Parts: sequence; C-alpha cells; structure tokens
Amino acid sequence: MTPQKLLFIVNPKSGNNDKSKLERTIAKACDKNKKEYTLFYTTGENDLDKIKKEQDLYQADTLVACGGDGTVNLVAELLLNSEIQLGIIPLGSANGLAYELKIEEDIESSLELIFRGKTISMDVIKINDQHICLHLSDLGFNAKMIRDFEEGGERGMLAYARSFFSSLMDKTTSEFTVEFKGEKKDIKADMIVMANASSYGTGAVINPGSKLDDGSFELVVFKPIPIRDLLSLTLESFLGDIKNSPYVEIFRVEKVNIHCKEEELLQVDGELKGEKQEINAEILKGALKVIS
Ligand SMILES: Nc1ncnc2c1ncn2[C@@H]1O[C@H](COP(=O)(O)OP(=O)(O)OP(=O)(O)O)[C@@H](O)[C@H]1O
Repeated sequence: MTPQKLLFIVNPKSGNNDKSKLERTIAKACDKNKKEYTLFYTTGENDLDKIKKEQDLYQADTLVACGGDGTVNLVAELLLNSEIQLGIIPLGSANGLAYELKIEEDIESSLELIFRGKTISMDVIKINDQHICLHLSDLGFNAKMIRDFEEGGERGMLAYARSFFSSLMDKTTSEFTVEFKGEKKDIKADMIVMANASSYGTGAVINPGSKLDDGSFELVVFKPIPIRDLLSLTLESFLGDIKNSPYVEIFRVEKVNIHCKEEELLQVDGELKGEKQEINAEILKGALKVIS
C-alpha cells in the first residue's frame, strides 16, 4: 500500500548523529509526493503510550521509525496484527533490521523507499509475553558485551571493539535446557540466539538462510569455543558459512522454552531486558507489515 498519511516517530538521541536535516528532508519529500504527515519526538519515558495516543488522534496509515533498533521495536509494538505499515529511517548506532531489509542509511534514500517500496508481512518473535523481537535476541556473550558497552559510557566503534575484547576475556559457558518440538536438550553454550534475522548490524552473519517471513525463527547455539578458534568463527560469520562450524548448531523452530541453570542476561533487539531464568519464545507469523 502506498502511504498517504504518515506519522514520523523521531528518537532525537539515537545514533549520536546530527538530525537537523531530518525535518527539512521529510517536509520536502512529503511535499513532493503530496503526502500528509506529522512528527512525534520520543522522550525516553512512556513513549509507547504517548505514541499510541498520538496515533489514535492522527490515524496515520504508516508509522515511520526514525532511530535505531530500539525505536523500530517500540513503534512495531503498536502495529502488531494491524494493517498499518512500518517504515524505517535508520538513524541509530545499531540499525540491524534496516540492514537486514537493505534499507540505506541515508535519509533521502530511505524516504524514497517508503514511497516506492513494497510491503512485506514479517514474522515477530514474542518473548515471555512481554517483549517482541524483530531482529535478534540473545542470552550470554552478546548481552554481556552490550552491558559492558553501556556501562563504559562511551560510544563509537572503538568503544564497541573494547567491549568486545574485554567480554571475550571474561567469556563464560552456561548451562541451559531447551525444549522444542516435544524434545528436551541439555546444552552447554557461550551464547544462545533467538534469531528472526540473519546478521548483527556489524554484518556478522550468525543465521545464514534465515528469512523474515518464513513463519519460523532459529535457535542458534554457540557451543563453548576455545579462544584459539574464535578468530576462525568470527571470520566464518563474516563470510556467511558459520553453519559448517563445529561450534554452532542451528535449529529452526516456531516455539521454544529455554531454562537457564543460573539467571542469564537477556537482550532483545539491542536493548537489555534484565536477568531471566525462563524464556518462552514463540513466532507470530506475518504479524508486522513493513516497507522494504
Ligand atoms: N528523548 C530521548 N532521550 C533519551 N533517550 C531516549 C529518548 N528517546 C528515546 N530514548 C531511548 O533510546 C533508546 C533507543 O535507541 P535506538 O535503539 O533507537 O537508537 P541507538 O542509537 O541505536 O540506541 P542505543 O545505541 O542507545 O541502543 C531507548 O532506550 C529509548 O528509551
């Protein structure tokens, strides 16, 4: 459906980038394409309720998330199982879903796509009836690295690399019991990913062959890996042939229960959600209409 009435949800803090151009570019593109639009700025507090109120009044047919994965996730939550579509202008420090959908990190190009692109009905993973995951969620290594990065208070690739290496040094193996398709497995792993998408925003492919609209998601298990083999695993993830690694096991599922022996930090689409012992994840097939 070609958008006619758009509500742009802007996270003014995302990505540490200059957004002064954003309003002007949106105004120009909407004017040129003769579309009605309005803007809403997030505050970081109670945004879901505020956007819901705004949308109830405005009745847009398209909500455009202007920010990173956190903003996309927030807006998507409002649109589940509705005909209202999601557009994305990637302006975050992590734009994993936009990367997956091949949406360019350039305001003009992403706006052009919103007006000319096609709409797909993508799956969403519901986690503990509390969170939705459009992209990737994990327990273990990556969640701890995000915590380390956030606690460091610095931004940028250098700070990210520092967190990556310090998390590597502290890497621990955890014990899990996973249950799906009527089977129970005891697993030792450095990380378990619930993957709707194929790769992290950095381009590292952890779930090759995944599709956003295949009615399932993948459980990607990273088994304990000796430091000396980590480099080859990292290279494999960038080359996309990780599924042949002896340290990775991938299961395609629609529903899973993960019991963690000790509480584990959970991250969902780049946001930390606290320590959990029990995870119930289920696919919501085709629940979100997104322009790509
Ligand atoms: N006005 C605001 N001030 C401060 N924080 C905000 C504001 N609006 C949204 N946020 C916060 O921004 C986060 C989402 O950021 P998003 O993922 O879109 O961009 P990002 O740059 O990739 O984020 P980050 O790297 O901080 O995770 C949420 O935690 C949300 O609460």
